[in-house]
Amino acid sequence: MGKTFPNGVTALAGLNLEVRQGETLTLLGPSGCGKSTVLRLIAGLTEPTAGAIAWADEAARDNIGFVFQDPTLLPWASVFDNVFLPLRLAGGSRAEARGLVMEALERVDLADFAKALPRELSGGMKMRCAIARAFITRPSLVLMDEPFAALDEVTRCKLNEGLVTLKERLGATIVFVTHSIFESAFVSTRMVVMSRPRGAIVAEIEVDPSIARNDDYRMSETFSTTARRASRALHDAMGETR
Ligand SMILES: Nc1ncnc2c1ncn2[C@@H]1O[C@H](COP(=O)(O)OP(=O)(O)OP(=O)(O)O)[C@@H](O)[C@H]1O
Repeated sequence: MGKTFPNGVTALAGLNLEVRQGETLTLLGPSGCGKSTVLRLIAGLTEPTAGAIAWADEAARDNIGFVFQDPTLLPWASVFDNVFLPLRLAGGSRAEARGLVMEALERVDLADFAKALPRELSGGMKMRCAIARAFITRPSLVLMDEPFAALDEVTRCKLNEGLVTLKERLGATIVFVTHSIFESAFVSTRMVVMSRPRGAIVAEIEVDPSIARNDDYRMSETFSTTARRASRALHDAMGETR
């Protein structure tokens, strides 16, 4: 698959990437290597100019969850109403959706803040609200573009753990773009390292999905070996020598 923009920039050429059902796939790579373009293509926000995307399950493309670096909450609407929004857009009534929304808020530990406005929340809480909203329609695929990049390290680690738990409970496939090797090594079941220009895949690192993602894992040899392999691949992708 390839993508050349009208201004002549080729972001991706000859990319062959299979997303496997149920995995957490992270895309790592230097700025401008085409990671966000891959997400936009999967989302159908832009079309490939070469090749195509084949869907094993056509229904999956109509129910995709999104999380971006900016939580993009409606500032005048409560936490409840922000999470309710996708159901409302699908024609659901507030009364019918109440149970589902509250359950989603409980999963991200925001049930006590259902009536709060976004401005009353911390950055991490806003992101948890955005995550609850992304999962509310029970999508089989969730696309996340550097969702935790603007958060402090401690909050980011907590949200990484929360995401893994949520994913285990709800079973969605996740494609996650990040610049953080540690975040990638923690949340992923597969890491793909891309290079510039044109998004060539330079490394693919599998992480055993059965490993519990907790503090023990963060301290483990497996985690540091995984992070080191990704770091080396990333340096190669950036054309650096070490
Ligand atoms: N709409 C567009 N029109 C023209 N060029 C674009 C457009 N969107 C992206 N590009 C170019 O395509 C290439 C890949 O961009 P993309 O945003 O996918 O990279 P990225 O890996 O996500 O970068 P970052 O990590 O900085 O977010 C870049 O050279 C970028 O300038």
